[in-house]
Amino acid sequence: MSLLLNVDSLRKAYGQTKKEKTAVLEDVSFSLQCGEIVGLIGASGAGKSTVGRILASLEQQDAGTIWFDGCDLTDLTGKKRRVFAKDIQMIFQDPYGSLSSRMRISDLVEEPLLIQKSEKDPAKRRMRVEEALELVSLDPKKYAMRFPHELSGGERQRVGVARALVCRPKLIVCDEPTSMLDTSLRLELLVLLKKLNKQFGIAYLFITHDIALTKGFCQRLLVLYEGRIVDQGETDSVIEQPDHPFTIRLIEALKKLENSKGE
Ligand SMILES: Nc1ncnc2c1ncn2[C@@H]1O[C@H](COP(=O)(O)OP(=O)(O)OP(=O)(O)O)[C@@H](O)[C@H]1O
Repeated sequence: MSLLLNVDSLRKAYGQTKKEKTAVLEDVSFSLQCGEIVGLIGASGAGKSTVGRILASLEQQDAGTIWFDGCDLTDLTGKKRRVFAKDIQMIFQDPYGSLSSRMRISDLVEEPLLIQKSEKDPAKRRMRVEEALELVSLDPKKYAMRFPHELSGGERQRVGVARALVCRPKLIVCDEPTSMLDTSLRLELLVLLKKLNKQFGIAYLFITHDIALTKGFCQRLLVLYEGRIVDQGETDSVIEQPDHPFTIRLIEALKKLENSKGE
């Protein structure tokens, strides 16, 4: 495997004034190999989505460097940033809220290509849209002209995946994409993501609270706590032999949550 992403000393604070500013990410460093599936876990509010949004160019870090696929993204702006932004896509937790209700499915899947200006030919764009819909098992003939409210939750989440895929990314940040789906749909989405990982070698940074889910799905886990990655390693060893005191508490809490769900 070769290196795809290296994040070094990432910092981010929110707040308007210096006085109000609260640091969310203090010093986040980690790396990811081509085609690797890495889970990012941490308590609620730890900054997991913030890491994802920065990688997907939806937000800017305050400090730190991001090296991606042979290029230093840290200070890239404008067109150059867009070229790399298409290689890092994001799928979101909420299949209801993340799609505009007034757009048809074909337009929703085409939108990232228009934003990134990566395919100028309308006929080729249409082909890319159809290809992406087929990859997520949504028959374009049946679904392209529908609106999001005419789809089930699982189908809507697959539209989210198609929107990411249409850009042919090398990395997808998955921000709790299964948390609003029921168990069978959750499994269906994971099977789909795994298939795309195998077929195209797409790497995932998989943000989740669901420790059980990471076991069969993520090759490695990163644990975010107080603005830093405090633990990382192969999934089974992080879960079975956690190192950092916070990881021990987090794994215990998440296991308790899992057990209470099953009661
Ligand atoms: N745009 C923003 N302005 C101000 N504060 C923000 C903003 N976005 C996030 N935050 C704050 O930053 C912290 C980290 O948020 P983030 O969404 O990254 O956490 P998270 O680990 O993904 O949480 P969860 O697991 O609950 O989704 C939170 O305290 C949140 O309130």
